[in-house]
Amino acid sequence: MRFQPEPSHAHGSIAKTAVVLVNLGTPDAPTAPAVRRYLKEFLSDPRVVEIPKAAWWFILNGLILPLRSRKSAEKYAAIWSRDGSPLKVHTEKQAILLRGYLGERGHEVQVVYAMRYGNPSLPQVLDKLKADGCDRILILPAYPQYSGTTTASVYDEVFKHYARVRNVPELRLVKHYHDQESYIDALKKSVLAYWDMHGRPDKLVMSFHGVPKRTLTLGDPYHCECHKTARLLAAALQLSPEQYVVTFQSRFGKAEWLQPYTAPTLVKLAKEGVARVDVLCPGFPADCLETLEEIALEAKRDFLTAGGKEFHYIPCLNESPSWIAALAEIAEQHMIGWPTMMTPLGREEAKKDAEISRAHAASLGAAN
Ligand SMILES: C=CC1=C(C)c2cc3[nH]c(cc4nc(cc5[nH]c(cc1n2)c(C)c5CCC(=O)O)C(CCC(=O)O)=C4C)c(C)c3C=C
Ligand SMILES: [Fe+2]
Ligand SMILES: [Fe+2]
Repeated sequence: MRFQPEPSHAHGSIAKTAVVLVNLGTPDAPTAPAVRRYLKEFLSDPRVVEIPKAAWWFILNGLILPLRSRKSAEKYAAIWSRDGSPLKVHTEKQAILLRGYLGERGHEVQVVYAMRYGNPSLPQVLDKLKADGCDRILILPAYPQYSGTTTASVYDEVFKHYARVRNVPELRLVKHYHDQESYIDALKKSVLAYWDMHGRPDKLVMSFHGVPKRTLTLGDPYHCECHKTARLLAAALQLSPEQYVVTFQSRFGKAEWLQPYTAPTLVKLAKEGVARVDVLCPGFPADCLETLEEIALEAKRDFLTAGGKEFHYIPCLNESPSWIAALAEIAEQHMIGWPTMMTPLGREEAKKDAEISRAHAASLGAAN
């Protein structure tokens, strides 16, 4: 059958609204087979690797997966928490807290999370929302800066899913929020709170995930959006251009990616006599392999080995209250016109729910 079977239409049923927080995804376990499954799905996405399909199939299956899965699994093992992958733990907590926060503001909405690769998958989550009677869906990618490699890939998966559905819900998609005041403010608060506790660095390094340089030449706005986030944050922190630098991390393969690269920049700073650097990753709303391993462990080692004296990693926004408030603001702006407001009685219940949400998020334990 071309289209999935529909539940029989219930006359007079009230349509529900859902917000789906979508993050990249992560392996189910820090083992070579689980990492291989995850990498295969991730790196087979033509949005992520733009190499002709047949040639890439041989490189991926013959070289990358056999070589990278075990190495990557070791890295995941170094950052894995009692409750699982940090990326998943933080994303789940963010969704729980966002639901409580929106409820306190009077919105009757479901908030769930999904992963673009791995579990819980977008198709699974969208099917469940349909079964629950959600007929208005807001897709909120956990990528503040738009990139064809990430945000557009989430859109692809959503469209692919609904291409098999007869009764498609009303759909809205968030594109980006790299310059949203509340997001910049959440970053600013997290940096200032860190500096209040640990003092200030000689240089603040703002490290974003890299993408191939070619995507910039071909019109992807990602590079410009990262620089805009950095410029707005620097202004909010009253930093002069000499006090911070924007870098790009996680280069993959041999082609040129966006420059300057994070690790070589840190080595250069150490050699120039910069004693203390603080590294912040503003493009990652949740701590993950790329921040906890690549930056907080590997980049730290590189900086100290090159003669640097003090390296500080400033954690991602994770569950910080101002970040949850920013997410709620972004969701509210995109739900305008949808009838989500509760009755006064519903509001009282929502306040109790928000308390339960906070207790639930706390009970999920430390992410790392
Ligand atoms: C191969 C090309 C890749 C592109 C392009 C890319 C873009 C990109 N990625 C993120 C966010 C994350 N990436 C993460 C891990 C990760 N990324 C790549 C490759 C590309 N990313 C790989 C192969 C991996 C897996 C780890 C490894 O083997 O090195 C993660 C962390 C996931 C986790 O489980 O913790 C995030 C988050 C962005 C934002 C982005 C483009 C803007
Ligand atoms: Fe990545
Ligand atoms: Fe640019």
